[in-house]
Amino acid sequence: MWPADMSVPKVGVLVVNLGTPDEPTAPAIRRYLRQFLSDPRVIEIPRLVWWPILNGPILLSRPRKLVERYAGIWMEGGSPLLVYSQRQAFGLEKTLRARGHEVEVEIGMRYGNPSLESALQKLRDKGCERILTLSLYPQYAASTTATVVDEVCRIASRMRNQPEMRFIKRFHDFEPYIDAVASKIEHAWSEGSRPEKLVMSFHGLPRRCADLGDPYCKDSYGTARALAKRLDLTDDQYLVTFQSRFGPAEWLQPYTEPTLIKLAESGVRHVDVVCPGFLADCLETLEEISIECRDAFMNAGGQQFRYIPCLNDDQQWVEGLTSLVLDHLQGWPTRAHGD
Ligand SMILES: C=CC1=C(C)c2cc3[nH]c(cc4nc(cc5[nH]c(cc1n2)c(C)c5CCC(=O)O)C(CCC(=O)O)=C4C)c(C)c3C=C
Ligand SMILES: [Fe+2]
Ligand SMILES: [Fe+2]
Repeated sequence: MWPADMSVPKVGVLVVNLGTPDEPTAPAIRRYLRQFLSDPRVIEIPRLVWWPILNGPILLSRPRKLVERYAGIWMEGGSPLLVYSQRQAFGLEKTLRARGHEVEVEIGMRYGNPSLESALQKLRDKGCERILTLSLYPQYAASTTATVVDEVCRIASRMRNQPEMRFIKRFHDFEPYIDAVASKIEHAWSEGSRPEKLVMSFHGLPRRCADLGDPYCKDSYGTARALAKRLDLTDDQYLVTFQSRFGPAEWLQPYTEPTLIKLAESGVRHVDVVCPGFLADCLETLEEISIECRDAFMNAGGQQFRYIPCLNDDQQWVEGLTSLVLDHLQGWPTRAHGD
């Protein structure tokens, strides 16, 4: 306990997500991709080999191809990934305060804006002496979670007066997270019929990362099993797949789109697809799954394809996020002095 005459160090929560372009234009997408794909945690091949590939074929052609796809999902407040991440951070701060915890919350993006540096600076300017970093990735991967830890520590390495820092590593089987995703699925089922198969599609990762010990694949299966248990699904009622393969190397299998095509070809008429690893809808869900994979499934003979949205600004999830943060703030008092 803090003696009554001592002020309690102020606590801040840095909520982090991947990042997204500032606008759906080729120059903005190029800027974002350059920063993202220059991260050695994301592309683990020697810089000398990667640099000409990135600055040649990838940055010359990919941004232009993505303009239309981003434009098609753009929201009034910006890219869905940013809009929903902001709403989660705002909801978290509001709920923490409603539960009596004096905590500052800021959102930062690992790539693009608002930058992690600006978000950390805002927390420091508000007087936060203790900072908990929460990356919005339930499953741990070096290319997502670890690179946030690296970057936050790199920023702190330039501070004379550093805050005390904590990081949440993963929450792939945290009950309120599983419950919130399950409720979303049950809500879809309450509005229509149950599918023949529930496809749980996670973002992919190069196979080599898993072979080298990245726990992401195990975490994803852990989430899927917890969801199946919570929804009372038998093994033949659901499937785990991996999407968004990038480059020629082998990624985690089975791949989402080819699996959906095979399902349709083998006579499965109705599937539901949910992406539990994404907490906010984004290009990879609204475009790749909800448009491209839907087309692939229907063209292969499928009859009903339902995409179940991400948690986004779901109130049950905001409450879950608040419990997750409070679990990790233990030992850091947060109540306003005199409460
Ligand atoms: C080798 C490259 C990539 C790895 C490894 C990777 C891992 C990874 N990514 C996410 C979450 C998201 N990725 C998103 C977009 C995206 N991902 C890659 C490449 C890798 N991802 C690229 C090149 C892109 C940009 C789009 C494209 O060019 O295809 C997004 C959406 C961003 C948005 O603006 O909407 C998310 C979210 C995870 C969770 C992950 C590791 C598990
Ligand atoms: Fe705030
Ligand atoms: Fe990705």
